[in-house]
Amino acid sequence: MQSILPSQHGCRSCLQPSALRRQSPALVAVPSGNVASTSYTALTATANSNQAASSSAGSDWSKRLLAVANNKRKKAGGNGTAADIFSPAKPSSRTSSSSGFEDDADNLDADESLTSMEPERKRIPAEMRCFDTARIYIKAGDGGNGCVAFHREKYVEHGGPSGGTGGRGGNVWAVVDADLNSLSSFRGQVHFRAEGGVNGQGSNCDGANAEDLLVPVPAGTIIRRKDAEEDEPPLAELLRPGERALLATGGRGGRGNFSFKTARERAPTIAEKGEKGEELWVDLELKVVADVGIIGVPNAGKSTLLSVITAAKPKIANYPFTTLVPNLGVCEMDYRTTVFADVPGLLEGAHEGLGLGHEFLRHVQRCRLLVHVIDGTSPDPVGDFNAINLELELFNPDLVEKPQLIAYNKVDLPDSGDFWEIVREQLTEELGVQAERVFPISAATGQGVMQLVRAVRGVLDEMGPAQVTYETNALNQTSVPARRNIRVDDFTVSLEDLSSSGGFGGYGGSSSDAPSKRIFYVEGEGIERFQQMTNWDYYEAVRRFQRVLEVSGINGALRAKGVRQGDTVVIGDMEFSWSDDKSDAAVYDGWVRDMKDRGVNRQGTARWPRPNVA
Ligand SMILES: Nc1nc2c(ncn2[C@@H]2O[C@H](COP(=O)(O)OP(=O)(O)OP(=O)(O)O)[C@@H](O)[C@H]2O)c(=O)[nH]1
Ligand SMILES: [Mg+2]
Repeated sequence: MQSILPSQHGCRSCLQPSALRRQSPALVAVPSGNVASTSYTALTATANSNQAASSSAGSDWSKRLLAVANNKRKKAGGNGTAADIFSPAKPSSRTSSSSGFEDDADNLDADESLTSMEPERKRIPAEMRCFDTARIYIKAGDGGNGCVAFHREKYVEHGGPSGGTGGRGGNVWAVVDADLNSLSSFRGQVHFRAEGGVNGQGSNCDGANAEDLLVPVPAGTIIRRKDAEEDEPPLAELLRPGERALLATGGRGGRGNFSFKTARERAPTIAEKGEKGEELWVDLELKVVADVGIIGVPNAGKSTLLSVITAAKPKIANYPFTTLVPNLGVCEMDYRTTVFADVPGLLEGAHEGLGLGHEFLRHVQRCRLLVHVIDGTSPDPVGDFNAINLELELFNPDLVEKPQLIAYNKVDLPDSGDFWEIVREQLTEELGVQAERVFPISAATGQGVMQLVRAVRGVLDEMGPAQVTYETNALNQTSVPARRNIRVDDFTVSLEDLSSSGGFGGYGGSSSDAPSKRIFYVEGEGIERFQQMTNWDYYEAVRRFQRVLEVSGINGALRAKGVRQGDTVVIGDMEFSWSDDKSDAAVYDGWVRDMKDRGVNRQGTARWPRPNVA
């Protein structure tokens, strides 16, 4: 039997070609952003044809709003770049990070996916980007190592093996925290690592399992693997308070030498290392869960309305785009609870990136009802109304299908109140809006607000109890899966021949002193895990590894590929060199050399379990 030995040139982290190979598909993975931009183009075409039909006054109003907003922001000490926020986003080949903080966090491998993120997100203020998307790193705990120990007791000459098994590493869960309503907490913490299991100890003491790590997220969060394929289901979609889903499973503990005791081998000097816990980067996306969405043009009084019907304290100011981040508020009336979401203002042309764009509309996608606030002081309230509905349709036709209540706001001002009758007539007679769905209100004075909220409740009641509907086919794993039986004989072998390109002698010079330029990669989940859990400090573990290579057919496959003395074989994160010498002595010599290279002293005592071979 031939054998492969740990390479003299160093094992472990010195060279990790197989790790690089595994990552290479990730570099070419196309993030879902591309899909979004495809449909975006299609929608733009529709928009242009429809827009001709919509009111032209709307665009004048939009321009006026932009001018006001820019002036206000400049006066407030803006550095002049604030104006950029309100101009349409220009597609750019290189976008900045999607959530404002992940550049630092993931500068190693995030760049590829960032370049293809939707260009329109680039101009969205950082506050808003951090609110509804985040990218975090999660790492489940590693299993504790198994222990090699032998029972020691007075008058018990040859105590049996008593090394305990390591504890299980902690799992990572995402859990809905009802108090959260944004992902902004992930701005401060990007890395989440669960504890590792405790190592096994002598006297048959197994290591303790580690605590699971809970990552709190707001209701409405969808979690995907960073490099997920297009059709891959998300890891989780969490909607209800307290709902949880498993994101990463902790590694199992390595077995101690007590577990390796058999009738034939009664004093095994072998133990496993703990299994590594899963680690991955995940993308979080938040779609706020609320019963009612408050929409309308900027400065219409949406936040003011939210502040009077709920205890929420959104920022209110007399200029457009005061609200950059959706606000949630809970309205308690007649012992009923209704959650309202106030989103930023929409402009005609939002689908082209004007204003804050219309991406934030996804936060009203889950709402069952919309309250459309019209600014009564606008030069063309009905034009605004039409333009906003068109934007809704362009974003998602389902949004226009949602029942709408219309709040004609600011009737306390003559500019608005005087035109109420005219606007009501236009809405009901020309646009066919039901009269009982239009309300003259003044959010500032509270006039008509009660009637509006009662009507909201009435429509919600008519619609029946709220159904929490999942939008995706997320895995939402609620229990830790039983250990999968991964087969070690399920592997692939590939060869990378560098000898021809480097001008090295190659096959002809089969001298074992010359460094090999042929690298064989053995890839397979089972064998890689086995390699990772093998504790190379023990000779018996090395023997066991050799046996597994033989019986799993890996040695055979390597021979079939033409492996030769001195060739490099990479398994998992270790590099070995192939030796045609199959004797135990050769394996042992190789192990001793490896131990010396690593500066590890040989384990065990001279007397028990057996005298060490010199
Ligand atoms: N007189 C009067 N002013 C109002 C009324 N409602 C809102 N306002 C004022 O209108 C201005 C804009 O109000 P906001 O609530 O910030 O408007 P918004 O729709 O949330 O605006 P954005 O967040 O920028 O889209 C503020 O100065 C409010 O005080 C109202 O009923 N009457
Ligand atoms: Mg607002």
